Amino acid sequence: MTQTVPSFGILLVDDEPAWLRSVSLTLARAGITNILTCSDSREVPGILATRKVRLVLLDLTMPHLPGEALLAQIAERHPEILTIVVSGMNQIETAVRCMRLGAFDYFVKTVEEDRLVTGVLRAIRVLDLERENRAISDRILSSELRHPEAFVDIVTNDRALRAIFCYIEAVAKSRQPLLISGESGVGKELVARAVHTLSGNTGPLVAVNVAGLDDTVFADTLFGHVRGAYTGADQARRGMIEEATDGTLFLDEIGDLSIPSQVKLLRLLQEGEYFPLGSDRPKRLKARIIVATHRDLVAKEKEGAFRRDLYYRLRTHRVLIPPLRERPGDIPLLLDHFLGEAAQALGKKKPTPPRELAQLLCTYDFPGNIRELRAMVYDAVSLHRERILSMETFLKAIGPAGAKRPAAPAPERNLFAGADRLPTFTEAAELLVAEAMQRSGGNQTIAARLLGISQPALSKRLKNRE
Ligand SMILES: Nc1ncnc2c1ncn2[C@@H]1O[C@H](COP(=O)(O)OP(=O)(O)OP(=O)(O)O)[C@@H](O)[C@H]1O
Repeated sequence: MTQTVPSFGILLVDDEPAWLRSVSLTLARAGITNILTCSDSREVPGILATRKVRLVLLDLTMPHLPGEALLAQIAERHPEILTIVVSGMNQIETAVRCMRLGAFDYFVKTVEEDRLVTGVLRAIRVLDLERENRAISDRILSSELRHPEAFVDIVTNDRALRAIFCYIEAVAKSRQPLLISGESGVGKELVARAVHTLSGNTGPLVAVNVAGLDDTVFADTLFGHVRGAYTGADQARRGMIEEATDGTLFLDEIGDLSIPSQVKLLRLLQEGEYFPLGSDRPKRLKARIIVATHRDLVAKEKEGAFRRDLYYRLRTHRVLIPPLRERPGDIPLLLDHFLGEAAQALGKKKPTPPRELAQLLCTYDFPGNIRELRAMVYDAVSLHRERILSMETFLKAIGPAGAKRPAAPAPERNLFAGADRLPTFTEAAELLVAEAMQRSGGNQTIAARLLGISQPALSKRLKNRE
């Protein structure tokens, strides 16, 4: 994959062959290669009818079929095509007329090449986003995964996460960045790997943790340097962007990036090129960029610690991975998965978990998410001797009842709506205790956790009932 080669054709129309040649070369230097040229404007309708063109760069002053007439015709017959007018006339009235006729942008031929390239890149981005938007709508309407094999490493049965997989399938081939948010240990890197697999990119996935990198180290790591760029730079070094050529560059902990490095990253995304340290020859970005963070970027942006323009650029495509406590249905699946994995890694037979273990784990809020659950299971399996796994390690790891439990969400419906008489406090407490004991299969430790009280307090209540 190349960052700027569009999947559609770009048609240049001008009666001057020299201009066609020069603009083709300028765009090719910027990595845009899917270009068609036409020096006779009368041929344009035929080309548009037969070739997959989505962007036209159009001169205004041409014999036979003048630019403005052609512009109006394209806007009417091919609303899916964007037209950029590139004219020799520096007249505001002409520009306004062209915009009214439906031009996407207007450039005067004497402008610097860079500005024209930026305008073309902007149009490509708009067209890409339109196409991706359509793909996302289609995928959301049909909730079947087309490539479930890309997600085999992500154990889940959660509906929210499976909807995220559908979205990921829709945006995996995009050239735009993808932002993956979610608490620490929820599986953001696994998701990035799935996107990379689905992208079909032939290059590698290169992961860089950018937390704590100072600005110079950040630039050196990403952009590389030429020999002699600074004292001690005895050898040239390829940056990670180059290592990820035709693949994916995964920047983890993006929320911890310093402001100067944020500026560099934004420029890279906007211009699609960068300079290795000590070099004045730009290199093209030829990797898809995926970023991840466990931070709240909106909050960071509000407090001035994250640039708004970069945030908006990064969030073009974004997913929020829900924490484990919001998908308790995954706990038994993950428990089983990690028991097998740990047993194999430690050369033991897979232990049988006690029936109540998954229930116990569902009472815990897992601040470290799946990584924490995995570590707990490995710990338990390494200490394990009997056939049935002991709950001791888990009980120790999750601490006393109620210690880490977040406030329970308010019930969505009024539980007492149909009751003529409200239960008294004592009656309600008894009902709750009975329900918790039933759900925990009679295990007081688990029932106490479900109720948010200590096990001795529950035991006392049970005794009082007898
Ligand atoms: N759904 C899952 N199924 C199986 N393993 C998972 C799942 N989610 C996470 N893991 C495992 O949990 C650990 C943490 O996952 P990962 O490194 O992807 O999290 P992260 O969100 O990127 O964390 P951080 O924010 O700390 O970088 C890894 O060992 C990963 O393989």
